[in-house]
Amino acid sequence: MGQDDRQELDEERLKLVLEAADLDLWENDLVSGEVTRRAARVFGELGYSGDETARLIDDLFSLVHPDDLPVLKSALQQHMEGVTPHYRCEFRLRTKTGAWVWYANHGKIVDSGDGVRGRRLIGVSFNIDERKQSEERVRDQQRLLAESESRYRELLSNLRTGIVVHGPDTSIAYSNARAHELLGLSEDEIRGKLAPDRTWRFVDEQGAPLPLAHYPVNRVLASGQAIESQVLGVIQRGGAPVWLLVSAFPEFKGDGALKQVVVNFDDITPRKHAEQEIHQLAFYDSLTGLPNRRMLMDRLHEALAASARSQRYGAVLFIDMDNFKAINDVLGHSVGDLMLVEAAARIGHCLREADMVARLGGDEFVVLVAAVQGDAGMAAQRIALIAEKIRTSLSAPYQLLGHERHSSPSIGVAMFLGGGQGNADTVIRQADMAMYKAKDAGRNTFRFFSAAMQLAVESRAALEADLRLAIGLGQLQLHYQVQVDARQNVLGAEALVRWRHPVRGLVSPLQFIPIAEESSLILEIGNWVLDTACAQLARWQDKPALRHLTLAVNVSARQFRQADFVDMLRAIVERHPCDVSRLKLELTESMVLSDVAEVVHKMESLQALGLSLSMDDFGTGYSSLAYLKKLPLAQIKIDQSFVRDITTDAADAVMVKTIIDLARNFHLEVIAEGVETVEQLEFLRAHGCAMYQGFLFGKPQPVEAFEEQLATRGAVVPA
Ligand SMILES: Nc1nc2c(ncn2[C@@H]2O[C@H](COP(=O)(O)O[C@H]3[C@@H](O)[C@H](n4cnc5c(=O)[nH]c(N)nc54)O[C@@H]3COP(=O)(O)O)[C@@H](O)[C@H]2O)c(=O)[nH]1
Repeated sequence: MGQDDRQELDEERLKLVLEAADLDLWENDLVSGEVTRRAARVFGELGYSGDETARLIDDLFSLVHPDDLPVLKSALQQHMEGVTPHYRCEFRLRTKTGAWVWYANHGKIVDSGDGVRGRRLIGVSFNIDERKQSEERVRDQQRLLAESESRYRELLSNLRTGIVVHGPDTSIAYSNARAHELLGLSEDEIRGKLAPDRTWRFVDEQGAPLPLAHYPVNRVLASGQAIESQVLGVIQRGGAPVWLLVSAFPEFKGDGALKQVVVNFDDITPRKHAEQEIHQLAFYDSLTGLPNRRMLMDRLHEALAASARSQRYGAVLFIDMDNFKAINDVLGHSVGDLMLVEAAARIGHCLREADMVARLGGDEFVVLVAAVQGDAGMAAQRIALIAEKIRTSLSAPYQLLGHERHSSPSIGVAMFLGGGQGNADTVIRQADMAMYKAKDAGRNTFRFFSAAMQLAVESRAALEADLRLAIGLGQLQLHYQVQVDARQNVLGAEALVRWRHPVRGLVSPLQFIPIAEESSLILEIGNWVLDTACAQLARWQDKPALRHLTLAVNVSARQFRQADFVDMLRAIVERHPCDVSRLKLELTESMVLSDVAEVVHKMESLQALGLSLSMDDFGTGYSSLAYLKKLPLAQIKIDQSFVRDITTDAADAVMVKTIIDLARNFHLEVIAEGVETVEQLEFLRAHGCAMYQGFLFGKPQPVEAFEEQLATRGAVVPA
């Protein structure tokens, strides 16, 4: 085989190899710059004809994508300069239709056959478009993945929910920004930590440390189940708990093994605080912070049940501060409040942790002593010691706003052993009654409840039940007691209610008015009295001999405090057209000592109806001249307790004279009640009191008897 034949064979072999490998061979003469072998296949793939290839071959760079051209030139240059052993480059070429197709060139400078070193650049081109496109697709997917991950992370870090992801060993693999905020720790302090090593601690809803086994992640690990809505508090660096509502769920791998536990939690601190506030308001007294009646009753029910089980005695101590009303009225409510706060603290210091003290309102406290050891006698002795301790403590002087104040308690004690339904109320009632016994015994002491007291309570309850029916059954009636002037001319009467009970007989208002005042019955009774009195005035209006009579009517504090009292009275006087100026309402001092401005406004509204106002029982309350000046009164009534001993007790005499002078100076009428003797009358007349009421002139009597008395009466003593 000749040289040419061998060359042809070599060429044929090379072609086969190139075709099999999808390669296109090219060759450039670097000296002449001539393309000595074209990559004809590449041009064919790009869609150029042979002629077009011939034209383009001298300007190959014009086919290269402008972005790839610098890369290509640099690769060439580096190889030419011997920096790289091979020339390798990837670039895009423009097809005839203007599209771009990726190619790779691998080449090398070789010596020419004629011995000129570095004369030729030989290389292959091959289509890498498919690879490039798949790389592009991968890159796109990676970019999309990265974008979605960053969006996801951003979402997690902006979430208002804290998220912590634990590995199966409880180590923390991920936590978002909100989790760091709520746990009060940085990411570094959290990441990788196992449950027992953590610097933060959880507490349960009651604020007690949460056992490790109850941590959400541990509960999920133990059960393999999700947990929902666990409320717990996290203590941030020893501060107040941040309250969290926590849910946690496990995630499993394809083979069923646990992959991770995701714990998420929301801050419910504001809700928890609101709940605590509601709880505080519902179960605690706002002034002293002590438990209130509701909480006391809950605890008392529990104590009764516990006592039934253990057969141990317990006790309720009902404490009422003596003369507290006077302190409040005279020194003001702020001083009264300070005293109550101080009293609450003192009682607390006298008790064991297991006992409790509650404030029922006003100056009433109740102590619950549970599970006292010993038999009845011994338990009573122990409870007596507690009562005495409290009494001594509350009787010590109080330093209030820089002044020393004094008070003392009256304490009623009711013991219990076990208890059925409704017993809590009974025990409290018994202690309350015993407290009244302590008051009756001179105050600043304590008394135990006894069976006799129980009887009294029951009969009082029966009386109240009967009283409820009294109006409907027409058992109430008004009696009239005459009021006269210095010449014993009849000026009018005071209307006084009577209860004629079919079995009990005539029940004194001294007996039933206080009961009515404690319940709301006084409102119904008071309205009935006013209505009946005005009806009577209207009837006297029609009788010339009686139309001048005035009629005084007692108004109780509760009645007067009704918001619609004035409207109600207006309706009554409209229902019974009468000369309203003949109607006189008797108020008491206690009614006018608080909220003076409001009281004055109400009194003026009543006056505007045309009636007049009298201050009953004057001198027995905490009268203040300042108040007296402000009140729109027409009259003051000297209490019968001063009149009784007016001729024998110098102090009472001075008191009565002072009241008469006071009335004169304030241009008020003054009437003395309880005048029973001529001596009393003489004294009053001599000192300028010109109006009287008392048995000396007539007892309260039914209207018929009263009218008859008026028709027949003469002066009791010469005028
Ligand atoms: N809210 C209302 N209270 C009322 C009403 N009716 C009566 N009452 C109050 O009940 C208390 C007892 O009243 P009563 O038993 O009727 O006693 C009155 C008189 O009978 C009594 N009095 C009058 N003169 C004398 C006397 O010379 N000696 C003497 N021992 N007692 C006498 O005084 C009572 C009148 O008191 P007062 O009202 O303060 O003028 C009593 O507090 C009544 O107020 C009612 O309808 N509503």
